[in-house]
Amino acid sequence: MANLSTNIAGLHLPNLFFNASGVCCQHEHELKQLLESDSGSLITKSATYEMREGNPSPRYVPLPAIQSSINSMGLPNEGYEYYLAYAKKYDYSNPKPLFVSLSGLSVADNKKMVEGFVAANLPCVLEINFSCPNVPGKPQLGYDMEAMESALNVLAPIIKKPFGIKLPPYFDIAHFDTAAAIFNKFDNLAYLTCINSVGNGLAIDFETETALIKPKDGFGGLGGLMVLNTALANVNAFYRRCPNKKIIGVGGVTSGKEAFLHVLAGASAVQIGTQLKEEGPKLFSRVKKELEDIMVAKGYKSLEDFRGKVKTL
Ligand SMILES: O=C1NC(=O)NC(C(=O)O)N1
Repeated sequence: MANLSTNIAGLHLPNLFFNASGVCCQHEHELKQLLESDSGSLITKSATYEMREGNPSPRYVPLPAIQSSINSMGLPNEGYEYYLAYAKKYDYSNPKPLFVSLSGLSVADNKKMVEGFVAANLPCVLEINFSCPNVPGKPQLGYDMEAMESALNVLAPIIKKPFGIKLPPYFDIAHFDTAAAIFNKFDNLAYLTCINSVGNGLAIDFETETALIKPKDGFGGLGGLMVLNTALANVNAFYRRCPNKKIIGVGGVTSGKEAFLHVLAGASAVQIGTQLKEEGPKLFSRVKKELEDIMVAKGYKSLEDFRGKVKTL
């Protein structure tokens, strides 16, 4: 039998799969669906200090022909106090650890939200989102190395406990090097979640000659199978450069096969976004079985047997 369990930020996950922040996690009833699913954990929708409606619709459109999607949600969420209240009443005897995503519109907002969670002293794990590409006029912090380091200098000492950050995709070896050097300065930065959507793509309908989503002239984050190979590269780049941190892989996972590749690249856990949005939480039972079958066929008993062991030529 294959063992799919894993550990992130000092917490045990019964299996490595959970939702990508943003999908099936804005409201309590959605989080309940995740709790009742075969996921190994769950993460809340990225919270801002105040509640947000987000961008005008259409703001999420699947691209079924390539098992992908484009979105410009614009951080719609219930406001951080909603998720703090949820985290306060969460049953931590549940085998699924709770992750909470925070995406402040400023370092000051992130600081206030982090202070709120630290004051509550809860067992949930904080994931700071440095990479939302869809708030008009707000550049992704993850693409400003100095600002990212400065934000970590403020937040890491306040959080004290192990925490994670959600990163945008990088596309240049020098950027992997610079970013990893920054992350390695923060001992309690326990894990990196790679990748957020590939920012500011443009999907156009051939017949109507019109952009598919309304916000930002149709520019939105790309997700799903089309970003798999960029996601694998980011997982492996930081796996190689940050030996004392775990990597959560996200991007392009539609089946056990892509999950296997993420672990081979170095992922300790795997989040699923687009495919979860399209298939619903029953997806977790399917991908778990698919990965178990792959591991049995290849003779692997646990994720440690092949994590990070991608071969090179
Ligand atoms: O970090 C995010 N990434 C996305 O692709 N979309 C959402 C959003 O727009 O809220 N946020």
